[in-house]
Amino acid sequence: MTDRIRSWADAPSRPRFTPPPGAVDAHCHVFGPMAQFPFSPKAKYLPQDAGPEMLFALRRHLGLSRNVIVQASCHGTDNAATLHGIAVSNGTCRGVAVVDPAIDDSELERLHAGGIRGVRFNFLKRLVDDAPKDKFLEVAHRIQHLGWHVVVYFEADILEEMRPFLAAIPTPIVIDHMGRPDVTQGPDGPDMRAFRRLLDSRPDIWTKVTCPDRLSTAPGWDDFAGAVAPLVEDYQDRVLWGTDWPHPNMEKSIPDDGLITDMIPRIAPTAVLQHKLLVTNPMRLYWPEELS
Ligand SMILES: O=C(O)c1cc(C(=O)O)oc(=O)c1
Repeated sequence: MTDRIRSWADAPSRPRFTPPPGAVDAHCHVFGPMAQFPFSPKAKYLPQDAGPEMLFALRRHLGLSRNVIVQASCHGTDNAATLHGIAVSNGTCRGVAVVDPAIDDSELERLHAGGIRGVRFNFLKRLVDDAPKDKFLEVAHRIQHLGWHVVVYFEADILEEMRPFLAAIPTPIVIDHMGRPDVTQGPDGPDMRAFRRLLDSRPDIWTKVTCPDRLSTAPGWDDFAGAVAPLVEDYQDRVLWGTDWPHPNMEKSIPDDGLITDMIPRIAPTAVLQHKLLVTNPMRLYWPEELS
């Protein structure tokens, strides 16, 4: 690996959309700082530092209140950077960990005490060397008593082969970035139809309606808005939104976080939908004790 890459904007625009009070960015990451939290020897990219202070500055700029820090693949199964981000957040962050399947119960308890509420299983070959479904299932059983959920990242071309694995997971499931459908096919295209069948297969599969920058090919991300707005309407109690900052691997086409935030009213056009997407839904998964 050569130079450390930078995949986020220096000065994102200020969004026109004003998020409701208490809005949660439910998908973001921290990178390092490397001197304190080195990257994994197996990392597929080596980013510049993007630590919690930068995340909190962005959050203020965008008008958001809380974050869910998802362990990025460049940190492997060492969750120290994610736990640090949560620890310095004064209760405004929770997290999702990536764990070695051999992790012991006391370490899981330690992660829980540190604010972790889920584990992530990553199936993208460009990001991880292997994704052992049998071992992942064992982990899913072992985290069940903690009240955690499982976050799964895969691409649309393997959705069919993922179905038996997903059906066997005993906890709620959150699918990252809708399993990366081809949004150019529109809301009724084959990828969105297949994804809806997955959501219809269990009431406890949630999804993040995230990453217009990764999924869209159209100016203004119009194809993303057109394909995703009906999904938000139809599954409004199990959708989550996030910036995806610092946008791993997007260094060639760095997205503007202000524009990403301005997608919210296009995929969730009413105040009721916006409140569910940004407040109620993420609070149910990550801060359930605060909901009466
Ligand atoms: O598509 C990606 O490159 C990507 C990578 C990571 C990660 O490296 O963890 O996380 C994401 O949510 C998306």
